[in-house]
Amino acid sequence: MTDTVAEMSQVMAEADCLIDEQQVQTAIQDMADDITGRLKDSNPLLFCVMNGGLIFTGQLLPRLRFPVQAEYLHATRYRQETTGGILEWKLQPTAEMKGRTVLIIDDILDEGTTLCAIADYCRSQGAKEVLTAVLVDKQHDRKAHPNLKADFTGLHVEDRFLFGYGMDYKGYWRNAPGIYAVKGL
Ligand SMILES: O=P(O)(O)OC[C@H]1O[C@H](OP(=O)(O)OP(=O)(O)O)[C@H](O)[C@@H]1O
Ligand code: HPA
Repeated sequence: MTDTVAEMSQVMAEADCLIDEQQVQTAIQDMADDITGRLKDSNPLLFCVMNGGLIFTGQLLPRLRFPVQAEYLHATRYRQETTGGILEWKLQPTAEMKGRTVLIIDDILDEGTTLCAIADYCRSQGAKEVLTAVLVDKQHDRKAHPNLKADFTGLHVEDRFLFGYGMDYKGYWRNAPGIYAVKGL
């Protein structure tokens, strides 16, 4: 356990800070303004994608200026790894979404497999419209579909393994107050 803490302290000491806290806060405020403008009259149902979406959702919601119904779901495919595998549903949403506008909120669109699967599920449950919001879009050409984009994106970040603002490295540093890249990854 102590070894792990030492390793994780070293990871932070050697990491590159790509986006600082102030820049992230500005991006979240801009997204909140966009989402409010687009969805304030739609009575959307919001889903936080656990675990990574927790911090972003927690900071976004108080900035939305309309009555919000918020729920959560949990789908995961990276676990303790730096490459994604098969998507595992840990908690499928139970809220009734038939005929609703749904907004899925997550920390990162990397390859996009996770968001596509969640959006497909919501459509299969009768959602009228499924929109997505991500704090970070990682820039590379490995997306699940060419030109895959979220409907609302905060920041475009280079193709490194990231942590902070909900994103973890081996389960740690979701709490890092900025967007960091692991040394060498
Ligand atoms: O676009 P993709 O390549 O599918 O990757 C993005 C997903 O990966 C991370 O979740 P992860 O599987 O690590 O689960 P966790 O949030 O519970 O750690 C992240 O929070 C996104 O949900
Ligand atoms: O770069 C990443 N960091 C943390 N979690 C992730 N899930 C997908 N990509 C990433």
